Amino acid sequence: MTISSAPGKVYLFGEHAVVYGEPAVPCAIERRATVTVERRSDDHIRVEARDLSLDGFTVEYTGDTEYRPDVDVPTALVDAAMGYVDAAVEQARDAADMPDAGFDIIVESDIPLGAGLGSSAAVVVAGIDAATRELNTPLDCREVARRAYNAEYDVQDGQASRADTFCSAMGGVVYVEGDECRRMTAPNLPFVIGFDGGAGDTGELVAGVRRLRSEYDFAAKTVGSIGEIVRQGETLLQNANPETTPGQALLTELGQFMDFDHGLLEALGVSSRTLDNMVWAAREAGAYGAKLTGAGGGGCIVALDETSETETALEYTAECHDVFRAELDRIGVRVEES
Ligand SMILES: Nc1ncnc2c1ncn2[C@@H]1O[C@H](COP(=O)(O)OP(=O)(O)O)[C@@H](O)[C@H]1O
Ligand SMILES: C[C@@](O)(CCOP(=O)(O)O)CC(=O)O
Ligand SMILES: [Mg+2]
Repeated sequence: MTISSAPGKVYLFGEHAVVYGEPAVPCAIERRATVTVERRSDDHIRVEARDLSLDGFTVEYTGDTEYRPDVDVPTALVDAAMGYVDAAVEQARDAADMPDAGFDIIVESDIPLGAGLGSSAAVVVAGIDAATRELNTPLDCREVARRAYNAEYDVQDGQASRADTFCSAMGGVVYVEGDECRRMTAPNLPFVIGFDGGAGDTGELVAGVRRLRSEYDFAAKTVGSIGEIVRQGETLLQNANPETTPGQALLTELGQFMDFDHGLLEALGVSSRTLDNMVWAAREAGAYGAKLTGAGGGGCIVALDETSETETALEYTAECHDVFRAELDRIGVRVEES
């Protein structure tokens, strides 16, 4: 049996634009998906997704035949749910050149689903790591990241960047621009997350931006401006001392860039009333900056504040269902047990 875990992430800046080759800076956070994989003697895959709904559910299937949920859940939910785990299994089988390997799989996660914190990437990264180890073909982090990207790319019909999967596999703060992916040295930033309890549909939101961008020059320029914010934000981070607590001047400028980025994302149609209300609650509480994170449509915002003011304000914001601090996770994917 092998257990691996991988972190979720927030985008400091650059979501959506990164899909079109602009840069992005995602940061891994200390919220993890944990995947337990045990080799079976047959070619079946049994998946227990404990956090997928209120009580989770279990499915068992062989190869490409239909799913057979043990409990009565809508097939569409099972399909949507299993896409990522399935793709991770395929990548592991391919890496080990064992196309018929069967597994018992348990997925557990404290990353809310579809909320912009990269739960899909964390599940895929941890799944590939655990399954390849179980097949005695351990991969290095970069190879796990590459294969996890392939998996997300397949499930999301070609609408995926390398940002989420690379960040989850490597941990820390990363810079992604097209195929260029690297870790950055960066100080620990005081992230506060507000969660509206909802989710957005990543595929639909990405498709909406794609349409706007191809139809209107000003939308294409908006995507380019997001890239410009990211380039300048990266320079700020590179010049900061990673060993010390970030100073007010750095936080003020980063916050200003986050606010600008949120405005452009809003213009591209991927924010929502609840996300905007949480962003404004954070700003009015004195956060350096606040923006949505991930695909948008609903889910989470990320704010910068080292005091407790933003957390308190969000606790009293009607649209906010949960608020928590997120520490930077510098580790990335790791084996918990093997
Ligand atoms: N705990 C989990 N168990 C099984 N599948 C999960 C789990 N968490 C996430 N997933 C998969 O990831 C999908 C959500 O990914 P996505 O829409 O990209 O949002 P995000 O990555 O922002 O959380 C879920 O529909 C499911 O397929
Ligand atoms: C919108 C996008 O830039 C980020 C999606 O992040 P999440 O799955 O919502 O956490 C898409 C991508 O980069 O693949
Ligand atoms: Mg995702």
